Formats: sequence, structure tokens, C-alpha cells
Amino acid sequence: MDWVKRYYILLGISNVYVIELWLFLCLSVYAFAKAYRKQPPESSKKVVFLQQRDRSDFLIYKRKNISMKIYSRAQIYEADKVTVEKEGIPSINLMERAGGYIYEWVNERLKGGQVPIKVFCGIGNNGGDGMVLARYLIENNYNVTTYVVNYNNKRVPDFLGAYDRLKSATKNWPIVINEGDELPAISPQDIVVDAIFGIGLNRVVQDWVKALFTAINNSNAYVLSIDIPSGMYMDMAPQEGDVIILPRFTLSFQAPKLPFFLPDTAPIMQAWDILDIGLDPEYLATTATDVELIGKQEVIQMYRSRPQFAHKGMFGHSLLIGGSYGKMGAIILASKAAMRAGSGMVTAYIPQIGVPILQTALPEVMTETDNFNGKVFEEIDFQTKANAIGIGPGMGTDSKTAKAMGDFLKTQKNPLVIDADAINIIAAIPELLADVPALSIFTPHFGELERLIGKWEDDFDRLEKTAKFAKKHDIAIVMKGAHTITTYDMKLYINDSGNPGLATAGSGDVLTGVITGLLAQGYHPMEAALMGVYFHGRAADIAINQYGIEGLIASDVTEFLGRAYMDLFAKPEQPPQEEG
Ligand SMILES: NC(=O)C1=CN([C@@H]2O[C@H](COP(=O)(O)OP(=O)(O)OC[C@H]3O[C@@H](n4cnc5c(N)ncnc54)[C@H](OP(=O)(O)O)[C@@H]3O)[C@@H](O)[C@H]2O)[C@@H](O)CC1
Ligand SMILES: Nc1ncnc2c1ncn2[C@@H]1O[C@H](COP(=O)(O)OP(=O)(O)O)[C@@H](O)[C@H]1O
Ligand SMILES: [K+]
Repeated sequence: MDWVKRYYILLGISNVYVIELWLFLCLSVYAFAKAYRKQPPESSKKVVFLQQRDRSDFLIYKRKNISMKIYSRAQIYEADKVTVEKEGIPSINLMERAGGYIYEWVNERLKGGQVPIKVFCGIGNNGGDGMVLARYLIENNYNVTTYVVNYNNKRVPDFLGAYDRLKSATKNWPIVINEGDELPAISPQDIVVDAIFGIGLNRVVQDWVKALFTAINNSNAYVLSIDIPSGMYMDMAPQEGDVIILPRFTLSFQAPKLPFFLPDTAPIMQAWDILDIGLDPEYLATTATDVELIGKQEVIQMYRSRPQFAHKGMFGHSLLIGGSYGKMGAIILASKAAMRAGSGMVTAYIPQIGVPILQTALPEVMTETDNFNGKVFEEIDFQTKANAIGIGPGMGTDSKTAKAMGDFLKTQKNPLVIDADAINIIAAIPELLADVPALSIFTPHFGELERLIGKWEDDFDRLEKTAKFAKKHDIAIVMKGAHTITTYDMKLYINDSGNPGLATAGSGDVLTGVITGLLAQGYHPMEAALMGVYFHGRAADIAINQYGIEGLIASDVTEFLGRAYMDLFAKPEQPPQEEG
């Protein structure tokens, strides 16, 4: 190594050990500087993971202390704009931040593992996020191939900026895929990052891009979608022939998107999480949205605790009207649920034939009956001074009952809870709607809803038609199902609790009782509706720990209502402390 010696002599240093030490120090400084340059921005330490898996086969997500609004596309773009203006940063810095957060998320899980990662980027800002992620991965020695899916010649400036930064950081330049090119081979061992389309997708995707989506879906690779699965629209239902990327996981920025909760698209979302990318908190907090997610934090704000010297007269008298020969169980379920929801007193108004059944089943509940000895109601006339009335469970749609209900509605001024056959009667005789008190709460499942408002084309059409119907008649409509959505005054409230165990006979009757019981306690009808739906779902979420999803029956939900209340203020479980 003559050249090394000559170099030492040039520097006037003869002691070879000192030289080695000097070389070692230089190399260390260089390595440290290089490693430091690779770190994602400091702000990315604030990554917030909002959800976690409760069961591996069925996912129930929990959110941390964050109030969830569901923003429109225009509002997200505005949040973006306000954030960069307020922070005085170029918009590409926000993209860097978002890409840095995703990198952290991936790195925490892969810990440097050499799985082949294929990052597919579009040419918009979603593609830009993918480019930033790819650069961090490459700089940190992951095994990455980056692709540009060239579906449009309008490459946006921040995408181009991120593209240039990637090209100057590595010789490993992205492979551009154009229409007609052979699609890359994807193996089941790959990780695919889907940054092709984000919330900007606004029309049907070209066929060759659909073919790429299909290849990704058929590859069996682990797919991570950025912000929203490519091919899923933010504000409209999938169109005939659409292909949507099917991710194992979606990392969505700042807040969930509406299609994550709708029956046509939610099943695609195997699992998802929210990344807080630091959009302006003031804008997020003060912007009113048409859609909100209702979970524990929102319900805590509505909940009123009981004073020490409380007596039953302070918590209202619920009247549940329903039941018929063979269907007395429905009104029993509703009445008991009203008691468990905290109603001070409960009376069931039932046909005479049901009195012994109800009195045997529920000692706490009083009964009133009509003056006829039939199997169904022939009149609805009672003495009970009720604070809230729920009507419909098990009532039947006999013409005599329908006539009795019409007469009853004419006498009512306060909001009612209207369920099951009471909805069916109104759907069959729409003139009755004129006599329904303002702010009454209808609780239809999809079949009852269709009878009430007519057919719909898809989820978005259903939401719009239902919201308009509710607005026109000044009522609230609780669209029951997975992620029950309640609408009033053109706003939508998505429930965040519940599980498929609730798909069992009588669980809707329980919900009617819960909402009526809350209304009787003096909650505003919208509070009663939103809290009722939440508690009902939460009780079921707790109950399945004991009964399992298949084993859950409606009365179990009632039994666990108290636990759902207690859970409002339960401390979150602490993860086990690591030793050492
Ligand atoms: N605040 C945040 O949350 C932040 C969000 N960020 C990220 O930005 C993403 C949204 O980006 P984006 O607006 O550029 O849209 P993106 O989805 O990349 O699509 C690109 C363009 O494609 C076009 N286009 C639409 N449909 C088409 C079709 N079928 N076939 C062909 N072209 C079609 C359409 O343009 P058009 O042709 O209609 O003018 C569209 O603009 C967002 O999801 C998130 O990842 C972060 O970077 C920073 C903070
Ligand atoms: N897959 C599901 N996930 C969450 N909740 C569900 C699911 N299926 C049904 N539910 C809930 O269970 C209840 C069913 O009500 P309904 O169909 O009226 O039952 P029933 O007529 O038997 O009383 C509703 O509150 C609905 O939101
Ligand atoms: K995407």
C-alpha cells in the first residue's frame, strides 16, 4: 500500500497508529453525517396511531382522544392550504412530512427487513407521497423498486419535486409505466405500496390502469394503500366495471374518509389507521362538516351524571307501545332495555292478550292495555303520563292497528321513537307523516327504510335521499346496520360501535327501548338517538367477549348496557411494561 505511506509522508505524519486513529475519526464523522441526513423530519416523531386490532378475524377499532369529523375533499384541500400558509412552508414540505410519517410506520414494522418493496406512484400528490416514502426507504437501504403509473400527463408540481429529489438521492430511478407497457411481475412475497390515486380520483380509471389494479389484487402481495385505496372515490359509489385496489392496510391522513364506513366500500377496508400529519388544528377544529363520527369522546360530552339525591321521578317515564299475539317478546325486549338505559319508570302498552306474559317476564315494568280482547291493538289510548314514547316493536300492521296508530299520532306533540311496524304502517299510509311530531326518531333497517323512502341506487344516493326525506318531514332517521348512520337537518352521524353479533332477532327492539329510555331522561332527541345507537353497539362489543359473535342474543345486549355506561369513563388498558 505504497500510496497510503506516501500520503502519510505528504501530511508530515510518520506514526502509522496515529494515522489509523485519524482515519477512523474521519470515517465516523462521515458515517454519522450520512445517517443524520437519512432521518425523516423531526416533526414526524408525532405519528399518531389511532386504531388497534381487538380480534384478528374481526376488527373493532378504537380511536384515541380525537374528535372525529369526516371532511369533504374540498375541506381537505383547504386544510392543506391553510396549514402551509400558517406555517409559512412550501407545500412540498407537507408532502415530505406525510411521506416521512409513512416511512416511520413502515420502518417500525419492517425494522430493516429486506422484503422486496414495490412502490407504485401516480402523478398527483398521492404519487408524490409515494415518491417521498420510496426515497426514505432507499436511503435507509431497503430493497425498493419505484414505478410511476403514467395515467395522465398533468404531473403536479409537488409530485415532480418529490420525483426529482428521489432521482438525486439514488441511481435507482423509478420505472415509468405507460399504456401498452408490460406490467411488472408482482410476487406474493412482495410488499406493494399503493400511491396511485388518492382523494383526487374523480372519474372512471383507464382500462390499462384497471389491469394494473387487477394484477396487484391477484398477486397476493401485502398491499399498503396510502390515504385511500386507489380506485375508491371519496364522494361517489363505485361505478359498473370499476376495479379498486384491495389493501391489507390503509394509512389515511388526518381523518377517515366517508366510504370507509359505507356497505358498498367498507368491506374493502380490511384494516386502517389514521396518521396525524399535522394539518392546522384550528382549521380542523373550527370547520363544520356534514359528516361526523360518533364514538366514546362524543358521547362523554353528551352524558349527564346523576346527583346523589336523585329519585326515580327525575329520570322519566317511558311508554313502549307494541306487541301482538306471537310477538310479545319484541316489546319485552324494548321495555327492559328502556329500564337498563336508565329510565326511572317504564310502562308497556300492549294488547290484553300479552299482559300475563309481560308481567311475568318483567316485574319492574307496568302495563296498560286497550279495551278490546284481540290479538292486536284496536286502539291506542292510555293514562300513563309518559315523558317519552317508543312505538312499533312487535306491533303488527293489522288495519285496525294502523287506524289506531293514525288516531294516536294526531294526539301527539312531543318527539316519538318510531320503529318496525310503526314505520311500515307510515310507509303504507304516507299521509300519517303529517301528524308525526317534529324531531321524532325513526329507526328503520334497510328494508323498512326502502318502504319509507323508496329505492336507492347506491350508498351515496341512499344517504342523500334519506337526509332529504328526514329534512322534509323534520324527523331524525337512524339507518340501522353495520356503522349505523343517523341523519337530521342534512347532517350525517356515523356510529363507531357495534359488531355483527347484533345481526340477531330482537336487537333492533332493544335499540328502540334504549333510545326511548334516554329520551325519557330528558336528553335532546338527537342526543338520545346518537347515544342510544352508541351504547347499544358498545354493549354488544363488550358482551361478545363473553358470548362470542355468534352466541350473542338481543337480551345479552340489554344485560351489558350498564357496562357500556361504565366503559365511558374506564381507563384505557395499559400495554404491559417491558422489563429492563
Ligand atoms: N391534506 C392532506 O390530506 C394531504 C394530502 N396529500 C396527498 O394528496 C392526495 C390528493 O392528491 P391530488 O389531489 O393531487 O389527487 P390524486 O389522488 O393524487 O390524483 C391525481 C390526479 O389525477 C387526476 N385524475 C382523477 N381521476 C382520474 C382518472 N380516473 N384517470 C386519470 N386521471 C385522473 C386528477 O386530476 P384532473 O385530471 O381531474 O385534473 C387528480 O388530481 C391525497 O390523497 C394525499 O395522498 C399529501 O401529499 C399532503 C397533505
Ligand atoms: N353487522 C352489524 N354490525 C353492527 N351492527 C349491526 C350489524 N347488523 C345489525 N346490526 C345492528 O343490530 C340492530 C338490528 O336491528 P333490526 O334489524 O331492527 O333487528 P330486529 O328487527 O331483529 O330487532 C340494529 O341496531 C343494527 O344497527
Ligand atoms: K392510494
